[in-house]
Amino acid sequence: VTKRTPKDYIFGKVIGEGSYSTVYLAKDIHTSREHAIKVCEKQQIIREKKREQVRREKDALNILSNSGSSFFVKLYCTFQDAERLYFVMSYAKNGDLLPYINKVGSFDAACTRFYSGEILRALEHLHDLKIMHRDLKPENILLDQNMHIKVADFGCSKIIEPEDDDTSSDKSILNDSNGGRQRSNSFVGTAQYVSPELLTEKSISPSSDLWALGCIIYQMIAGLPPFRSRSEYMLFKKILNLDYVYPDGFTADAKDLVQKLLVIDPNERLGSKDTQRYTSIRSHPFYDGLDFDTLHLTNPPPIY
Ligand SMILES: NC(=O)Nc1ccc2c(c1)=C(Cc1cc(-c3cccc(C(=O)NCCN4CCCCC4)c3)c[nH]1)C(=O)N=2
Repeated sequence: VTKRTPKDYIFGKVIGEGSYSTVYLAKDIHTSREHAIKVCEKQQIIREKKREQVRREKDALNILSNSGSSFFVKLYCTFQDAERLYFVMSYAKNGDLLPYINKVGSFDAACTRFYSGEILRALEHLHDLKIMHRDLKPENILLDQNMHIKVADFGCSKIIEPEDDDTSSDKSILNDSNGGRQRSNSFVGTAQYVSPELLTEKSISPSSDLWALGCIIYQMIAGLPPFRSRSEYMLFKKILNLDYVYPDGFTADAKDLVQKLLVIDPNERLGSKDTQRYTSIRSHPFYDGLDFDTLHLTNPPPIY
């Protein structure tokens, strides 16, 4: 297969921007298919010391693109020219989840169950492949033309190296010298959804994505994330003190589920001891009656 070049695409509007990348809507001139092409400026990557993150993103996307799950953006091909790197990915026609939450203010129970259920399925698949996202938030949950989710942006992801993990697909955190968590020397993620362990010990575990799931479920119901402050210092203090409240509109089941995910100790978070599937989250009363295994085959409930 001949390597693609930018000349194989008609570039359209900007559909996403990052510190070292811009995402364009583009059309493949040979297939007329629409794609999202993430363009990274090489100089910017070097200036922002993001080479490691770009490599991790490509590795994670390559693993996911061949893993058969529909819950992630697919990486079709990559190429480069003198100044830039190009990642050709799936185009999710309906953009990300955040404008939908903002537009309706609060999801009803059916929407919250459906969309948080699809995110949980995506996390089961991701963690079984030993990949942590580490920057899960509504802006990274995209919606395809049928309104099913596609998780995007693996720039902060981390692949747990096989030699680190002596148990197959065990979701409990890794056993090593410092009490069972791998140390990461870089703070990653977005402040409002970052887990306490990433703030303090800089340790990482799949359970950090479960904390972010708890924040997203809260936000689907409340319309805003649980921890908010104009100052990052105050925001981190609120996270570490579990300083959040439930506004009206939270059923007892929803409150109980969020409370069991927003737990300081990653070992004690609902699901952190599960293997293969997050059965202890699937079986929470909040999800009573939801068939997780056919979510991707059913019509999503309308968001209104
Ligand atoms: N950091 C990254 O890797 N980012 C990526 C990667 C892949 C990718 C990606 C980002 C995508 C982002 C994206 C953005 C958009 C988009 C941008 C601007 C407007 C719209 C839009 O209006 N969509 C219609 C849906 N609206 C949304 C708001 C409520 C009313 C209805 C979509 C569509 N897809 C995408 O489709 N594929």
